[in-house]
Amino acid sequence: MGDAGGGGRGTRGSPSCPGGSPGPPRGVTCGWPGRAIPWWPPTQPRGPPEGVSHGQPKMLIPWWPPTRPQGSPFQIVKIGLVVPKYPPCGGATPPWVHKGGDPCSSGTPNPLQAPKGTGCPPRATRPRWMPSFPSLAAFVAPKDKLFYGFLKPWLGDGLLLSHGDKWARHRRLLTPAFHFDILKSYVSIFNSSTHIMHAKWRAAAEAAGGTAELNVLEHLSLLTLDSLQKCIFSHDSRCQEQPSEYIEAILELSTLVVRRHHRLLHHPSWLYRLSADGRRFARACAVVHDFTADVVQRRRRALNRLGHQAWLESHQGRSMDFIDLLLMTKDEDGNTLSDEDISAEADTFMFEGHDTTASGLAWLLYNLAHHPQYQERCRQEARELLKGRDVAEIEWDDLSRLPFTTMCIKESLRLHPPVTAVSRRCTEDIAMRDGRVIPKGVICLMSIYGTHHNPDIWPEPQVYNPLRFSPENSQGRSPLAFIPFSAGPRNCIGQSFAMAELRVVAALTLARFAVRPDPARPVRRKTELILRAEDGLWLRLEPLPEEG
Ligand code: HEM
Repeated sequence: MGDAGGGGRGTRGSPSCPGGSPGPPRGVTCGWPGRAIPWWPPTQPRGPPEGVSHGQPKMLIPWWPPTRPQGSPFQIVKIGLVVPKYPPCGGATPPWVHKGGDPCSSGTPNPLQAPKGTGCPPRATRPRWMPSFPSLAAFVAPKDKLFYGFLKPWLGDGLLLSHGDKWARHRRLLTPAFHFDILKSYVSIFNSSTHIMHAKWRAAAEAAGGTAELNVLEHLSLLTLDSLQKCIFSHDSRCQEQPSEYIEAILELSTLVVRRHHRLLHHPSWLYRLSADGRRFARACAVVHDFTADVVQRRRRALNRLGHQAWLESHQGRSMDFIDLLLMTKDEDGNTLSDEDISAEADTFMFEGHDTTASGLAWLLYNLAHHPQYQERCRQEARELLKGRDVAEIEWDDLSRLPFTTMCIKESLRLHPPVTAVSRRCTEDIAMRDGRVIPKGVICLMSIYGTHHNPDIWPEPQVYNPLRFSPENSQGRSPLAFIPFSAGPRNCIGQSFAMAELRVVAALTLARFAVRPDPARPVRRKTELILRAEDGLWLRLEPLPEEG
């Protein structure tokens, strides 16, 4: 989730570097080596509502300290939060006290010519960084503990948080579980979870006299949790219709992790454990772990009792879920995953797969609500596909027959990437292709949001224009210009799963509902572990008559 995998999810974009103006600029792009502190500011700065131009957002790095530092830039080091032992740009002066704007571009030695370890490392959103993006060894470097560490008690050593040989081995073992042949069988789950959500929407619309006003992010979050629980555990908790202890625990854990980032006193584990939040976190972790361990152990016992062949036959038409696949997987030496490993991976999929996909879907509906012409084109595409079918279901082979809807999804992931940044701790000096060096020890925040809003790559970046992703307009564009699922070997393993779910839910929803903005509830972006909206993402949903 990415920062999330959550992890390094920064905050709102900023217009510019500090320059000479007083006070903390929003989203400073050049706080290196002060680096991103995700728990600051305690409340999100209130930016303009969505759709209102706010200058050119450059990067999502929250800024520390709150007021301009007069002395050493390493105030934070004194309280033990920042590690870099790294000379600031141009020598003695902290990068943020340079006059005249971006210290990385003016008033300082050209970082391209700076000797190793003394230059100002570039920010990821700068055009000249782009060619270096793929070679950035930081993509395979370990996740830094500040961004991702709070997830550890929940996700353990799953794919998102593990590193080194363990990560490489698990990534190899898990990759086949995301093969198209496996994903095919999940499409019917995406359909059925969407039907359940739509039934709720219809009931809400009827109760409201025709149009429902809903916080779609909440509904979509339950939908994605529902479908993931079915795909991973073959378990139907009916969480979209009734409370589920397990699902509530996951939602609570996500909230608590975000809150811990914001509360400095909750950072040390021993203090957190003593706090009310820490105790709630421990309880919710126990609920999640007990559920996962129970499924894994029951399956393991059945597998041991029956043997592989009989166990497979005992599925009786039920397709393999992720737990089955992970129980069966073996590396080249015949080693399998332990129960603990499988549980960590399953918990990671639940975490990494639900909020991200829900955010992607919610922002897609938001963007289409504001662009009725594109919404109508998607609707025609979906209705054409479903015409004449007894059951209005999207099938696997249909997914490639939704080209315009796919363009709309991609443009939405560009404009509103669910994971806004990822971060890595550089374990060695990293030489960039252009000669600059990111010194060992630096925590490197790579802004997905900033990359997607770079006007040199995306003209008029604030404009929602799905035609950017037409085959002809995509020609020649660097694959690194569009990175909602990150890039390199540690990219999102679940991206095909997510894209399939996004297409099914989008096509069915637009075929059945007209989606409109809710003028009474302006939407403002808010970055937590994923890109959300302050006070929810409210839209108006009107059921459409069934097509004959
Ligand atoms: C729109 C939906 C999604 C988005 C935007 C997204 C985005 C990302 C990003 C940016 C990363 C890199 C995180 C980092 O390096 O810190 C990532 C990693 C990951 N994602 Fe996703 N993701 C999505 C859906 C999913 C789903 C559905 C699953 C699983 C079912 C999943 C599982 C994972 C895992 C396990 C990793 C860690 C991979 C590794 O480090 O090897 N994601 N995702």
